[in-house]
Amino acid sequence: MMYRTAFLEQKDDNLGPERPQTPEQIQRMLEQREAAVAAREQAVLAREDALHAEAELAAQAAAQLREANERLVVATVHAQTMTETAEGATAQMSYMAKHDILTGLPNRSLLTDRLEQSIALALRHEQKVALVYLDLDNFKHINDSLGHAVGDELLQAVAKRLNDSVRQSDSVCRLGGDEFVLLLAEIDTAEDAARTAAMLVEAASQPYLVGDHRLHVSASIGLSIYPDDGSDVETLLRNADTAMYQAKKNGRNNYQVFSRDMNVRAVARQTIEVVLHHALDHGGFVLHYQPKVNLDTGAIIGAEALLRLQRPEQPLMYPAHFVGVAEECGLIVPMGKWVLREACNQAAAWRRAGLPFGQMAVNVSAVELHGKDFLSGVRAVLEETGLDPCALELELTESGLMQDNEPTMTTLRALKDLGVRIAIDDFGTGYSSLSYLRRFPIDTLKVDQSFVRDIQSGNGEAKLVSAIIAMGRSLDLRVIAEGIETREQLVFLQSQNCAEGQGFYFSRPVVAELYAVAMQTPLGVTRQ
Ligand SMILES: Nc1nc2c(ncn2[C@@H]2O[C@H](COP(=O)(O)O[C@H]3[C@@H](O)[C@H](n4cnc5c(=O)[nH]c(N)nc54)O[C@@H]3COP(=O)(O)O)[C@@H](O)[C@H]2O)c(=O)[nH]1
Repeated sequence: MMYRTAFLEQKDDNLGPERPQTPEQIQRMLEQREAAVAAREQAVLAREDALHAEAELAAQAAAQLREANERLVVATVHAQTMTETAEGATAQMSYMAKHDILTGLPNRSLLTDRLEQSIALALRHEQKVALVYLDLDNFKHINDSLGHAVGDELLQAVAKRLNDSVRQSDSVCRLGGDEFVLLLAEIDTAEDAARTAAMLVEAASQPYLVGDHRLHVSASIGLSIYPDDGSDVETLLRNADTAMYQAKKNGRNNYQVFSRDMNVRAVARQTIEVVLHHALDHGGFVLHYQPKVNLDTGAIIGAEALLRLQRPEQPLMYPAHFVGVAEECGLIVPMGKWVLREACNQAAAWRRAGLPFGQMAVNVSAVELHGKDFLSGVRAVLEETGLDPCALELELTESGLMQDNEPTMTTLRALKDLGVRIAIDDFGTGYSSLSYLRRFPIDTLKVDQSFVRDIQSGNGEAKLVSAIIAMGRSLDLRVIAEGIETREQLVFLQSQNCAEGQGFYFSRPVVAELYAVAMQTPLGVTRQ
């Protein structure tokens, strides 16, 4: 509008050199002027519109720019956060790949890296490196009896104890479960490492306070040294593990330094394990039965089932060669189930056939007794075979009874309630605490054959055997003497009123067919 007013106020000087003369000319001029004014207005309006549009576009563009800027800022922050998160996650993943989450210790992967570096350094400086393989003894019992939470806390406490016991330059690693490996770098002699191992055995066995529990565990340790026992990670670890295994065999709570002959034994053990697996899967186990005899009448009152391994074209293999390995690798559990089923089946079959079969005794090792399915397994076999539970006696060792007090007591009571009898095998050779005779529901004591063998030696075994028989009688327990080989031993036992006996004097363990024949023939036990 402002433009328009200004134009109308212009002077006539601008109208040009020719002034209008006639009314028509004036009229035309006025019309021309009008048209010019209209055109100018049009142009002004168009310009205003253009300016308006331009302003609007600019505003829009500014808004878009602002928005884009904001988005860019947000995206940048996002990207930064994502980068940080990704970096954090990567760091966490690489930490987890190299560490044990429970204890925070380096795991096998990081141990391998560090051991490789230590070997390289030791090679350059002509030094030694020691690998300490540590396994806790009886950790499983703590886990099973007190629960995994307590077990986890104990492992954390052990990890801390080990870390506090060695130099900063050494590495304490956890391989998993209750297995730890310590890398002792830059040691001068194998003796230095052995001293550290002895110190670790001592440190590990000090009590641990976990919650309200004061826990006692010990450790078995194997030691291998670079370069003496291997020049690569795998060999050193394997040999330290072999030495640790030897420490377990030597009674636990000790350390062993690897030696070459340990490898020979480890290979032999491996071979037996394979043979046992094969026998379980494809058959090969057989039971022999040794008669138990009434020492007054000579009547056979039952049998002890004894396991043997029969392989084609090979001599019989006796339990002394494989029961230990089976216990260590856990195969004793399925083997024991096989023995129990086979023995109960046989006893039930003899009874059904009308033979005068008394009781079937089956050996049960501690590993089986403490297995969680033991009781239900016995129940299932008795049901399946139809054997009267009173016709079954389980022979347990003293050490097996002592290992696991409360749960063992529960299992034994339940067995008793079923009607199954309980015998203590090898009595007198295990723990000397006799209080369990009162606490556990025991029916029979089996006097260990080592005492019977030496009855005539004059070294006091005769007195010991007499004392066991008298004690058994006063506690209302059956006493059976095992390993009777001579008439003199028999006469002595009879003179002490030992009710039952078993041994080569009467019969060696025999196959079922021979036992069935023997069962019907009383043995000569006439008193002198
Ligand atoms: N967990 C399991 N352990 C078992 C099983 N079967 C056997 N065993 C245990 O293996 C150990 C050795 O047994 P074995 O070689 O069968 O020897 C038994 C008898 O042959 C032997 N014996 C018997 N009488 C005499 C004798 O007069 N003299 C003599 N030198 N040896 C004799 O004793 C062994 C039986 O001993 P025990 O069990 O203590 O009554 C042995 O510890 C078995 O327990 C199995 O299935 N599971």
